[in-house]
This record gives sequence, C-alpha cells and structure tokens, in this order.
Amino acid sequence: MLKIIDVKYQHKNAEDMYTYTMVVKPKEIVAIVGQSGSGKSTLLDLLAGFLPATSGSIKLDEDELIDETVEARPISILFQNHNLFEHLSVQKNILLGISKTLKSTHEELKKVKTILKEVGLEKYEHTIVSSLSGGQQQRVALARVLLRREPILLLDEPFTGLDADTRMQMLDLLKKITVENNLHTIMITHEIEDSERIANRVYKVENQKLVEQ
Ligand SMILES: Nc1ncnc2c1ncn2[C@@H]1O[C@H](COP(=O)(O)OP(=O)(O)OP(=O)(O)O)[C@@H](O)[C@H]1O
Repeated sequence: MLKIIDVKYQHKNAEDMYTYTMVVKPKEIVAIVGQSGSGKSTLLDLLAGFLPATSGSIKLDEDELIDETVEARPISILFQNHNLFEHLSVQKNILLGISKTLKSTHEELKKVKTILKEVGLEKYEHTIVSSLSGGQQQRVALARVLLRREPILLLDEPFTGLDADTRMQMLDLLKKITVENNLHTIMITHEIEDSERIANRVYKVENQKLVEQ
C-alpha cells in the first residue's frame, strides 16, 4: 500500500503551502483532477522526487521514500509528451528504458518481446516509431515504462490528444496492467470519462489539498 501522509511543499516565491494526503492500494487507479494551476503536477513531482517535500511521509509498504533520490524511488512516470526517439525502432526505444548503449542481452530482448505482447504491439517490434499512429506510440511509451516493473506508476494526462476510441483502449490497457502487476497507479486527468471508466477513487486538488470526490 502507498501512503502519502501530510506531504508539504511551498513553491519558491509563492505563498501557498500544498499539503497532500492519500492512500493507494495495490491494483488501484486513483485519478487526480483539479483546475489548471491547482497543484496536480506538484503532487507527482513530490512523489517522483523532482521537488523536495518540506515534511511528511511517502511510504510504500514499510519503505519510507521521502528522502530517497529520484533514481532510488520505485516509480515509473508516463507523460503526455512521451519522449520517444522517433527515428528509432519500437524495440530500440524500449531497450533505451534499460540500457543507454542499445547493446542488449538475449534476456533483455526476450523481455521486450513479452512487453510488446502485453501492450498489443508484437507485430511492430522493428517498425520505426515515426510511422506509428499516436495511440501506438503511446503504447510504446507505456511498454518502456513497464519494462522496469516499478510498483508505483504516475501518469500526467497520458492519453490527451488521442481519438476517443483509442483513448478508451489505452485506459482499459492501463487498468489491466495495473491489476495484473499489482501497481499503485496515480493518473492526472482533465477528462471525467477517463476517471469514471477506470479509477477506483478520484481526488480533487482544491485549496492546496486533496479532497476525495
Ligand atoms: N517552479 C515553480 N515556482 C513557483 N511556482 C510554481 C512553480 N511550479 C508551479 N508553481 C505554481 O504552483 C501551482 C501549482 O502548479 P501545478 O503545476 O502543480 O498545477 P497543475 O494543477 O498541474 O496545473 P495544470 O493543470 O495547468 O498542469 C501553480 O499556481 C503554479 O503557478
């Protein structure tokens, strides 16, 4: 279980102090909603370790993460802008999630095949990313994130810009992956249908706090 308790942060030169408290169980998807500028990304940045919390606790089971470095936290992140290398193949993009040199072992190549199957891209292993559709590219980004099998998955408006059918497919895939891998998934979204479709709970950032909806 992921327990976020009284995690506090104040942006430099700003007056507001943000305080975040919530719990995410394994296999759960929690949606984060709220107006633009309300503090949704600040929450993900604190969880990932991009911003240093001034106090509070982020505990995954018995492990305290609040003082861990970005690299040491058991967290994967998927952004809307998925940072793929468009001129490289699907396989190479995914391998970059584990190795910077692209020299891969037989084991790693096998892992890539398994993950591509999981996200429904097994036929595209050697396809150049720029020739894939937006939805397929998001699947590649999801596969890369999944390669490390971190127990906490953070998504910042991951499927915005995809057509409605593709977005629904991606949401269902995210749900399946979260349940099958016992992930603790936190997703920022502007779309009420997204949270209604897959979220176990919805929190709104309001007055610098999380309010369960
Ligand atoms: N580096 C910073 N320095 C000062 N203030 C910041 C900084 N980053 C964010 N803020 C402020 O903190 C508040 C929360 O920002 P945050 O990015 O978390 O909002 P958000 O809910 O993710 O917004 P959006 O939906 O527009 O992405 C905003 O008022 C923003 O201006």
